[in-house]
Amino acid sequence: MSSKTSEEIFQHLQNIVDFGKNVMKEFLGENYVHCGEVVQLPLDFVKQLCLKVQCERPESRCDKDLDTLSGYALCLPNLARLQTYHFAEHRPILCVEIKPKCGFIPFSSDVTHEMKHKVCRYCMHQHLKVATGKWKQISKYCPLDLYSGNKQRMYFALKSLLQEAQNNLKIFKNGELIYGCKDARSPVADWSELAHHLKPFFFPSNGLASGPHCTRAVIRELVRVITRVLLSGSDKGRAGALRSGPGLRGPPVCEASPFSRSLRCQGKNTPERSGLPKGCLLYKTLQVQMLDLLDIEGLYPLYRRVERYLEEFPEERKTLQIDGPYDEAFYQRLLDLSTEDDGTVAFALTKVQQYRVAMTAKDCSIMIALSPCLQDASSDQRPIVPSSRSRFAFSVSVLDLDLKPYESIPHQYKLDGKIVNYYLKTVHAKDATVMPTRFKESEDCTLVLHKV
Ligand SMILES: O=P(O)(O)O[C@@H]1[C@@H](OP(=O)(O)O)[C@H](OP(=O)(O)O)[C@H](O)[C@H](OP(=O)(O)O)[C@H]1OP(=O)(O)O
Ligand SMILES: Nc1ncnc2c1ncn2[C@@H]1O[C@H](COP(=O)(O)OP(=O)(O)OP(=O)(O)O)[C@@H](O)[C@H]1O
Repeated sequence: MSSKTSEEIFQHLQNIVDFGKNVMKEFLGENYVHCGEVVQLPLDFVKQLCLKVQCERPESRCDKDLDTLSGYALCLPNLARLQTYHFAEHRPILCVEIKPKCGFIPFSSDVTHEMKHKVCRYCMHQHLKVATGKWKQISKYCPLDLYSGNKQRMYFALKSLLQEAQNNLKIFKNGELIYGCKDARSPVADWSELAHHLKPFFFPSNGLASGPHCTRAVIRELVRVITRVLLSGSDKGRAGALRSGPGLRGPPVCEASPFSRSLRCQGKNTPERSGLPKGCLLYKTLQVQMLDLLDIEGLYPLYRRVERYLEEFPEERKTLQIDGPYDEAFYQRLLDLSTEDDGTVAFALTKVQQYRVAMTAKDCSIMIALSPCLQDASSDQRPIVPSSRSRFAFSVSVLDLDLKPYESIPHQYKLDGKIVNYYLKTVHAKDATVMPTRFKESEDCTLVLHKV
């Protein structure tokens, strides 16, 4: 950033806003996307702010410097608050932030490792992350369970996130982080402390005793409410424009998910294909993720084609809209879902831009803000989600929607190879040689599925 001029930084920030407005709002819907605006700030203020927040930033992020020189910044609403009110809300507020990651298994015929058609990227990547020390232990969370639309699978996914939050789950109370780790060294999940925070929200007026029974009841309520909110929504958006394309392809389950492993060893059939309601944010996010039609293995040669063209005609970078503007024309080209390569730079460019958008949707977060409302209060037509002892006004927003850079594609390609090779070499090889198949199939069979 520091090598850029103020004007370039302004343009970069404006591009982020335009991408939100012209692309993500179109795909995900008006109510979920808050693009913010570029603002100018006094340099003195920025410097002081930078000093103040430095100690709060996770160590792993501190290699990125805050820009204190340009005087430009992106101003976003506080998404840990309800977005349905245009004035400050004084009621207590809970916010659950989920980074769901990629919810489908690649269906592209360009995939060379069979394993990529069976085990999702998140589950494979877990092993590399633990091996490199990013996290201490493998999570039972599998994005395909969350995106399944099946309440039991979603319940399992959310509970797994609560057990091993990593960077996929955070909970805020009145804007303050009360659950979720900052880095690998953060303390282990403490459900009883979490339940203590949540009890007044879910059991406001009764004297539910404390202890493990209370903790379980509170966590169950939280998981139910989040599942309901995730399945709600009739917000329009043009993700429907993508429906005729990738659709629901690829296997509906990931073989590494403890949930599906458990079903398999109980002799149960593979669960049905996505039952996500079409209006909900998860469904729309998944559709955008599926703009990654070719997988990085199919995409990389197309990226190389664009690169070769740019080496020959560097001045064309602007015309190709590699770094913006992300306008209506840019959006329209994303709707071309053909996968038949006619050998042109135009085809390669469309697939590259679609891939960048898909990657953005694979890395965004969902913020769910919940504020208790009185039992008899009218809803003011705001969305309300009931729990067994209370009701919540809620809003759902998406966070981190800046388009992934064109330059990150070679990194994606290398990382993909690393993830798969590590998984094949260690986990899968170990599974195959150490345990006879019958034995392997019966591991983890103790998973108990509760009614939700
Ligand atoms: O590649 P992934 O799947 O590890 O995703 C990266 C994230 O790691 P995660 O797997 O969520 O722990 C990673 O998350 P952390 O910073 O590690 O919390 C970033 O979001 C990264 O995006 P960027 O390069 O900072 O724009 C993400 O990189 P992109 O691949 O989205 O560019
Ligand atoms: N508009 C917002 N409202 C509420 N919380 C936010 C908002 N933006 C970011 N956050 C919180 O800050 C965290 C980090 O945000 P984000 O990933 O966008 O930062 P970043 O710019 O990538 O950070 P860094 O520069 O350290 O890499 C989010 O996970 C979320 O908890």
